[in-house]
Amino acid sequence: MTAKIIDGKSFAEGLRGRIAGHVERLKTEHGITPGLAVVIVGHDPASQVYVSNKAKQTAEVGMASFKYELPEDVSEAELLELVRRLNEDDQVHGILVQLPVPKQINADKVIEAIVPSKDVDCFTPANVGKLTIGLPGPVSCTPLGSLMLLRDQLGSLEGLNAVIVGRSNLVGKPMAQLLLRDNATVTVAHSRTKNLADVVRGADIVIAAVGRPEMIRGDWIKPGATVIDVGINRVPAPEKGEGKTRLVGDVAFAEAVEVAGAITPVPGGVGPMTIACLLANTITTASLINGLVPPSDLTA
Ligand SMILES: NC(=O)C1=CN([C@@H]2O[C@H](COP(=O)(O)OP(=O)(O)OC[C@H]3O[C@@H](n4cnc5c(N)ncnc54)[C@H](OP(=O)(O)O)[C@@H]3O)[C@@H](O)[C@H]2O)C=CC1
Ligand SMILES: Nc1nc(=O)c2c([nH]1)NC[C@@H]1CN(c3ccc(C(=O)N[C@@H](CCC(=O)O)C(=O)O)cc3)C=[N+]21
Ligand SMILES: [Mg+2]
Repeated sequence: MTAKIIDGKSFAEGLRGRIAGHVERLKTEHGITPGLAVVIVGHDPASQVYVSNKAKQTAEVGMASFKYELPEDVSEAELLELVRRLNEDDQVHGILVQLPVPKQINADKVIEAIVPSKDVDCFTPANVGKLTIGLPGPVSCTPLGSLMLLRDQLGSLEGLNAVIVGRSNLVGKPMAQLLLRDNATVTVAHSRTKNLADVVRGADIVIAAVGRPEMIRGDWIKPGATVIDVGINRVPAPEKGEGKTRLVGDVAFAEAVEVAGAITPVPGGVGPMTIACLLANTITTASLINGLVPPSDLTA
């Protein structure tokens, strides 16, 4: 049996269609045009492509898109000043500062400077707290996108064993909170976990968020399990020509696809969902800022 391949790209397209409907309603019924500001520091080519995609998709769903490109050597004070201006700007409902930032800038300080009501990444302590206790607010984009794919694939997650490999603030920890809320039994593994392969073998749901190309092998996967591969790793692809690269996940896809029940590919799995959920969060924050109840189909 080969696994069903979960088409995150097409699911994200459908989600963006629903988002466009909510944008239209906010405009016509409430006179609000949701706006997303994306800030990028430096000229890392991968980040540039990724930020351009976000700007394009933001405009496509009818939202206002603001893009700020700061030079690699910008001072921390200048970046903090821009964040403060965006905090005050009524046309902006979401602020995203693309990470990582150059060495002279303290990322924690930048995150702290973002007003929680516009924190569409769900990075600020206030929003992490809300997520944890289940209050309305933005939800970490990659975990939210992963959860939407899981619910679509499995229906209820109740009682299922979920193993998350990775405990970052960005992915692993918020993913654990969301899965708990859906009544899964959650294990969070990391670099000090003993017998990782055996831990993963007990999982009905595997979330791979390690940042190590193809580390999770096919024989770690329980037959029929659902595998969500968050990893995005660029590796050399000499077969495509000298100096060429390709993207792979944290799961050895060719092996796992023979064992799993369903699996997300890289690219075309979680990545497109992350961007769509950023737009979903901008609808959520635009609604809350204006005293409206956020649409329930765009959150956890
Ligand atoms: N698809 C998408 O939209 C997104 C993809 N990503 C990708 O997801 C991956 C993870 O990102 P992120 O969470 O930020 O990564 P981090 O580097 O912040 O965290 C990696 C986690 O993996 C754990 N880890 C590292 N090595 C091992 C190992 N050998 N065995 C077990 N656990 C290990 C670390 O453990 P410890 O805590 O002990 O150090 C850590 O908790 C990356 O490939 C990233 O590019 C990220 C964001 C969005
Ligand atoms: N403040 C902040 N918030 C983030 O959410 C954030 C960030 N900084 N910094 C970088 C990481 C990484 N990340 C990705 C999102 C989508 C794709 C994506 O769309 N990937 C495509 C492939 C893209 C390609 O071909 O390069 C896919 O998987 O199909 C990738 C990576 C968000 N991040
Ligand atoms: Mg990280």
